[in-house]
Amino acid sequence: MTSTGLLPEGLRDRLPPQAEAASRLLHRVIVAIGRNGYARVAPPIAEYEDELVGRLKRTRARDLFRLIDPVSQRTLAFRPDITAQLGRIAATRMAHRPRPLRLGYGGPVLKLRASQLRPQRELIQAGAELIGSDSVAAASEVLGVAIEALEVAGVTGLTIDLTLPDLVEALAAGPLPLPPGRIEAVQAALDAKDAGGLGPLGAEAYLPLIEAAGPLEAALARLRALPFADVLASRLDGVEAIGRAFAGRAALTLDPTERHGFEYQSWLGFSLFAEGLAGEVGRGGTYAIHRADGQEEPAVGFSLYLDPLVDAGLGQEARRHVFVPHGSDPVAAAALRTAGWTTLAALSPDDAAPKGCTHILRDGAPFPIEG
Ligand SMILES: N[C@@H](Cc1c[nH]c[nH+]1)C(=O)O
Repeated sequence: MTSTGLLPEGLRDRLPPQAEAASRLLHRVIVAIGRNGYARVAPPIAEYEDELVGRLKRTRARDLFRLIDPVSQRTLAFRPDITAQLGRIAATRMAHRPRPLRLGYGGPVLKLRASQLRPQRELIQAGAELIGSDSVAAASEVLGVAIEALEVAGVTGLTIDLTLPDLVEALAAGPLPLPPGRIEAVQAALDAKDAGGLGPLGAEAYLPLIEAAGPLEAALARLRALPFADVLASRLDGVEAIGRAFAGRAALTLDPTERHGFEYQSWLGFSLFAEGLAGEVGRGGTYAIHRADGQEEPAVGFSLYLDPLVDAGLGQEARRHVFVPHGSDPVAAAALRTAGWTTLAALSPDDAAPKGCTHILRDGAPFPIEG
């Protein structure tokens, strides 16, 4: 077969300068997360399928990129999300560490399918998980770390979209009963803002939830005025407290029925958007980790998606490239590298400075190249 250099759909090469920007951004974000006390763990790119499926609610094997491991003859899956791996680590190898357990991570993930908004299947994910609590204080801490990490990466103009992922389940189990088989269909109609779809499902009472979406304060006021508001009170109080904590740092909205992408989150979910960046730059929320003894452990965390930042040109630095003519003192060139310069050495006496060099090494020091 002649090789064409083609790559499979949804997979791409990062070339200079984006490849370097990507690793620089990942490094900055992970350092920011670590400085908040989240110790880094580095799980593998693939693991046994059942470990990835069993740990968090509603993860489905058919959504995973799977393969048979010729060595163990078992089904492996590439991780589509590092959060599930941290769930495994927290529930097994770090089960006996004191709580709250704060862990950070970053690396590539592989999705089975690309989305319309994001045609890539391999994405760089970095994030933090706080295991042992899903309180308002824990959620505020985690959201604060996410914002700080994005700011360190150069992101500005943040919007936080808050959502209540398990709201329909809570209402269906209380004041707005639904037949058991209908919950998912109602969730889907609400997620699609399909008001007309609610009637045939016998779920008209859910309509005000679609209408409540909007800027945080207005949405909260509308939700608090609903006849079943008492069931929502603790969730709304939590969201309000979070809103107060971040009012100056980001624009805040609340869409109580937004569910897409929040398959395993519980009372709180959030998506992060930023000016000039395509799609979401991060997402997170509260959830539960299934432990081997059948117990559930509360947790809250976030994942940032760094590709939109790289695509927008963040993480690139001004070039400081010094051409090192043939026969120059290697010690002088090494000293420049130590001082943060990039050196490009001539291979022969005839080599001229390659395009892109900003300086030339002369008498042991960098001189600017004209033009
Ligand atoms: N890993 C989730 C976000 C998340 C992290 N922790 C809890 N939720 C995602 O990428 O959608």
